[in-house]
Amino acid sequence: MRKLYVFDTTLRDGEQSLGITLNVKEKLEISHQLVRLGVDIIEAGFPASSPGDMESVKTIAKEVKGVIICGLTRAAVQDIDLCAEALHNAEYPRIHTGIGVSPVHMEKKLKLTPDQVVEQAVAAVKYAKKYVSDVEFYAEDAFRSSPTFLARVIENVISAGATVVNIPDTVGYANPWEYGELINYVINNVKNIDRAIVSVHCHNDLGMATANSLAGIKAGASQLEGTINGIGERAGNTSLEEVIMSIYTRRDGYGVESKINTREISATSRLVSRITGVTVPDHKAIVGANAFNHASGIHQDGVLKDRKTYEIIQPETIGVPQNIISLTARSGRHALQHCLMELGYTIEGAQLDDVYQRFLQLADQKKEVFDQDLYVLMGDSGGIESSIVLQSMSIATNGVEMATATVILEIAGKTITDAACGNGPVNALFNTIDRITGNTAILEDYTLKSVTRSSEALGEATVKLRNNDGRLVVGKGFSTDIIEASAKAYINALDKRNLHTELVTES
Ligand SMILES: CC(=O)SCCNC(=O)CCNC(=O)[C@H](O)C(C)(C)COP(=O)(O)OP(=O)(O)OC[C@H]1O[C@@H](n2cnc3c(N)ncnc32)[C@H](O)[C@@H]1OP(=O)(O)O
Ligand SMILES: CC(C)C(=O)C(=O)O
Ligand SMILES: [Mg+2]
Repeated sequence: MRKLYVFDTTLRDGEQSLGITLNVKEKLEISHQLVRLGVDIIEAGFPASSPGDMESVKTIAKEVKGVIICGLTRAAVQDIDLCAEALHNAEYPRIHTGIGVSPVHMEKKLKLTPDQVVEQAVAAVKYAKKYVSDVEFYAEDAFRSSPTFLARVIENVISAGATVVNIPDTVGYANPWEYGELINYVINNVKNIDRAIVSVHCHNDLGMATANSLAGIKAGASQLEGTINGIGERAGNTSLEEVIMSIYTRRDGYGVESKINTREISATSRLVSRITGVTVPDHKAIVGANAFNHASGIHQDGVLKDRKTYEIIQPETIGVPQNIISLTARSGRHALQHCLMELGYTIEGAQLDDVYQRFLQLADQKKEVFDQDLYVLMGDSGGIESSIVLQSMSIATNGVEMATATVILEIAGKTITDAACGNGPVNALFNTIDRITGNTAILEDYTLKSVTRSSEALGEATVKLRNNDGRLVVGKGFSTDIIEASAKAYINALDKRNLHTELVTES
């Protein structure tokens, strides 16, 4: 197996996305996660671009160890000087320098002849080598260059000391077979290519960045460049997670292996999305919210019988706890029966048919049918007899930071009164209910929303409690008084939790 080096440029090319500018703290947080993910190289920024980016690269170089820290430059001494300064404290520093090699870049943008470009490329590599031994050269817009000229540039920069040669499809113009052929051409026509690592760097303008990167790797490239969630300028860069999981899933096809810890992929994707503010589409490959969510009956039935029917990746492999069966109007009896069983109901035959018909009527009106709806379907009273009844409650607040709640509950026919404080009315209320019921489940989420309009709007409170066994219980409560809705939701969750405990114990 050939070793595949993973070069993450989320903090440099990814950050070139419109609307993302990351500060030092944010870049550092992402860097630490990239180390957990197991990337080999972190391209931390472009130090010459701004004092802020200079500071970010400096800080990452100083604080993030065990991985190569790289900075980007133009083929220009002033950029290289600043980059070297930024990387001064890196354990393994790399300068990534380069220049445009396609006719349009040379003539129109740089206003240089091909000979001048070769000269400037070589000079930049030699200059960078004075500072660090590890110098990567990028031949910008390589795919739209002539292969013979590209080979000439690459041979010259390797002779000048480049340790890695990056062959970017800067504008995402290549087709996969063409990009593979170009990498193959470079490997077979650059005489000293054995002295450098060949790197693939693709963009997604035609939606082919993943396919092109894989074609380049298949053709012999040993370094993959890309970003988490595929973020980047215009249509973005190659999604690292897509290429990594393609190679993992189709190990037979590529002959390479990386040191990526795939179980960190989901956490890395979520962190990058949260910090950059770029939402991952639900249907995105590997890291989209629906990537392991089965929503139609035939698929759900198949997955319940054997996951392999519709899952080529086990969600756990990328750090997602489990797949999801979502009930919709496209679900069948098997999925409904499964979800009801998860809630503690065992039904089959005619009873299942009956519930299924009522389920379909409901599902046709709703996009998704949730556990709460299933409880109602099963008994119209929430499927559970409430063992805890809210008799009364009163809240006293000083209007600023302290509140006291007094609550009277009836539990199994016994009336219990207690009071507790909290940092607000809802917190005081939940603390009091905990004291009365002895609850130890953790409050994981609490939301409140209005479900009708007007001043008499009905408030809907939702409470999520995490049981000690790790299971999540959702409670809902409705009232025109939002504090009462909150109390009802909390009690509803406790009721369900108790019921669930009994069912689990019985089975
Ligand atoms: C494909 C890529 O992703 S390349 C990386 C893109 N990243 C960035 O652009 C980072 C952010 N950029 C910046 O902060 C600024 O553009 C800077 C600091 C790099 C340069 O700013 P300025 O000096 O004001 O120049 P400006 O950006 O307007 O123009 C770029 C200049 O660099 C030249 N240039 C572009 N690429 C290169 C290169 N690889 N090597 C040498 N010169 C280059 C251009 O020809 C132009 O030169 P000119 O002024 O002689 O016409
Ligand atoms: C600067 C280089 C590596 C680049 O990002 C590109 O050509 O796309
Ligand atoms: Mg790029």
